[in-house]
Amino acid sequence: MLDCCLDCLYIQLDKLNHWQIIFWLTFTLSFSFPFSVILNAHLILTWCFLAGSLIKVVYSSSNNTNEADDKGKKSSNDCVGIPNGSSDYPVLCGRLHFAKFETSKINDCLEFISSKQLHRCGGWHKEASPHDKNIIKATGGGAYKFADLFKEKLGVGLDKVDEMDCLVAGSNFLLKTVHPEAFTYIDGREEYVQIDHNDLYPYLLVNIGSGVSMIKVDGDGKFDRVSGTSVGGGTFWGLGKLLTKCKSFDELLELSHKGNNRVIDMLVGDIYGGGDYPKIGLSSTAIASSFGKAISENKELEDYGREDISRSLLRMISNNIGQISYLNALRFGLKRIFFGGFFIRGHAYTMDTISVAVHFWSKGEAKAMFLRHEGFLGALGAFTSYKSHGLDNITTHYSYQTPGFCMAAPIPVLSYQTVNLLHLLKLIIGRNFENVARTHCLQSILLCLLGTGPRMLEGRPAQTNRSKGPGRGRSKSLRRGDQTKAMTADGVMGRVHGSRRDPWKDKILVERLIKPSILPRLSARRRQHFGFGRVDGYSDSGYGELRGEDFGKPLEREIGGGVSEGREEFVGDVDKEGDAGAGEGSEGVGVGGEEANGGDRVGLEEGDDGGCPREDVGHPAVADSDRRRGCKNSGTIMRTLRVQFKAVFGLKLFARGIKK
Ligand SMILES: Nc1ncnc2c1ncn2[C@@H]1O[C@H](COP(=O)(O)OP(=O)(O)OP(=O)(O)O)[C@@H](O)[C@H]1O
Ligand SMILES: CC(C)(CO)[C@@H](O)C(=O)NCCC(=O)O
Repeated sequence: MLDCCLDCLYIQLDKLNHWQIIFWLTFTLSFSFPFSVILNAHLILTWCFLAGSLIKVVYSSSNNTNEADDKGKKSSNDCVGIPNGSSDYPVLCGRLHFAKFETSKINDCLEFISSKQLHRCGGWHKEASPHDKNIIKATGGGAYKFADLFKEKLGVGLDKVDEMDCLVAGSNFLLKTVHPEAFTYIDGREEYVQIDHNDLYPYLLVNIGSGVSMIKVDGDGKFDRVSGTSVGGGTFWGLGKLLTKCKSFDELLELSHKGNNRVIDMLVGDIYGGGDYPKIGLSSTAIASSFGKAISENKELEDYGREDISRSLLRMISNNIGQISYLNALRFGLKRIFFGGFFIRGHAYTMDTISVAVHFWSKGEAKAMFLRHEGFLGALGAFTSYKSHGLDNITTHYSYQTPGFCMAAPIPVLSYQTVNLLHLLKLIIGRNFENVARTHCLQSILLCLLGTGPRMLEGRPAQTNRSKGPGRGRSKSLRRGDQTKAMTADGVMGRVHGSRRDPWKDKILVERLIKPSILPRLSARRRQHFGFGRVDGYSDSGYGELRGEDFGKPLEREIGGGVSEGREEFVGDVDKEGDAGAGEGSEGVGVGGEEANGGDRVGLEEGDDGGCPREDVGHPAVADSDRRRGCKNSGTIMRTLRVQFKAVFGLKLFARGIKK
């Protein structure tokens, strides 16, 4: 309930003056501990995805918070109360919550489920058998591995659902019911993709977990796992751990931001005396062999920077997956490739590398598309296995009949939001900002404030730079139009001038197989903020939430509010002035970005980073890849905040104690 209120306030934010905003923030601070709300919520269903590295838990709750006692201890029957066949399906009244745990912390997961009594709500349906009331739907290897443990600790059985079935069902569910769910990542920008339900199939689903599954999806329950590769997320994490001694996946990912892959990767130029190999279309900066430099250099592991190792590894694996995926799409003439799995983590460099690989090998005919709820496909898929309980039509209902729903503020983000709002409040009232800026997740303030950006950011000029969205930071990434970049050192694929590989073969393949079918389906530029929904479950805390508005909210409605062409427009460049368009006369907001209207599109140059932010080439510290873990550059955050405030509220922020 409370969250609903917050959402209402949130939507109205643009109408508030700054005192009202402070009040709102205070209000938020005082009351928004969503977890307690959730604890009180009317818990309905629980699904688990118990797999190799991570355990994903998805559960729903209604907003009827007063119906449950403090500890959420409602009986199974009470958990539902929604008649079968009604359009008021339970989830429609509530939210889906997402949580993830490292498999090694299975006990935390059990504790979590137990503390929320989620295991008591398995059989939500009134007529559910006692057996059903004592089960949790589970999929993945862990459904087998941990079955006894769940029985012993929670007294529930795990009702095993096939992993591939679940991945496909989860993906179909998201693509059909959550808008916006799929997006492309091009030139450092995300663009949502409008999914035409009548033209969804077939598509290739690439789930990058520990290993990678490639599934040709032809319809609901109709699919074929056409390929896979063992070189996946587990490889990155496992090998990276050995090579860098990183203690966590996030640390490894973080390291990659600062690395330079060409320190270790052998480039074409390294082989060809600094020159290109034009006959096969490879520039000198193309990667000839990932990690190849280590062969010839008289160096030990310790002599290489951990950052560089991480970077090369991430690039190698992402590029490889992108390439194999495309080849499989080509194999079956599939026009759409969706990428999911927790390896991606919405990470800019990863997405950029995959995108460029797909783009390069398809000669620009295909685009990689990513799913916002990337890591929860399996868990969500298990959800659909409840259809015998009357959820058969849930997608229909989700799709178009949920006007009252609001985009979820995911649990952790709200938690972060709370924390951040506190900082923001301090900021507004002029306390020391330095600590604020250092705060881990400060960046999510921007996400919070701009999550419903289109509604809040009215009347900003259409012309200006294109944004990467709040908190997405900027990155000078490969330009799609520049075929030449694929294979380039740190550009995934090289700067190739002229033809490359076997042009004849390519032509046949592309024209016969791909062209008729592969096409970017961006019917409109649907630049959207990821807002709350995006960050859920991806944040370090591993929790998230999805509410009804995510389901089937017409894009137009989201886009409305005066943001031209449905995308955020950004002005300025945080790098240049430090004011990021917040200067006099500027009304845009932003965290940077290259010039729109044709602007300076910096191509890949020698020594340039074709991909995402790299400090050694002078990219801003607010990197896309940092966006979910906050950002370390307090100055940039401050500048960004200033811009945001100026644009959104017409306020000028003055912060004391900033160290530049
Ligand atoms: N916090 C994290 N801890 C461990 N791995 C993480 C984390 N965040 C992201 N990852 C990446 O996600 C991968 C696991 O992804 P995901 O959870 O989707 O697959 P999985 O279900 O464990 O694997 P599989 O599908 O092969 O069974 C890891 O191998 C790692 O690369
Ligand atoms: C084995 C699974 C399906 C378990 O999730 C996954 O890790 C995977 O798809 N691995 C790749 C295996 C292969 O196709 O070579």
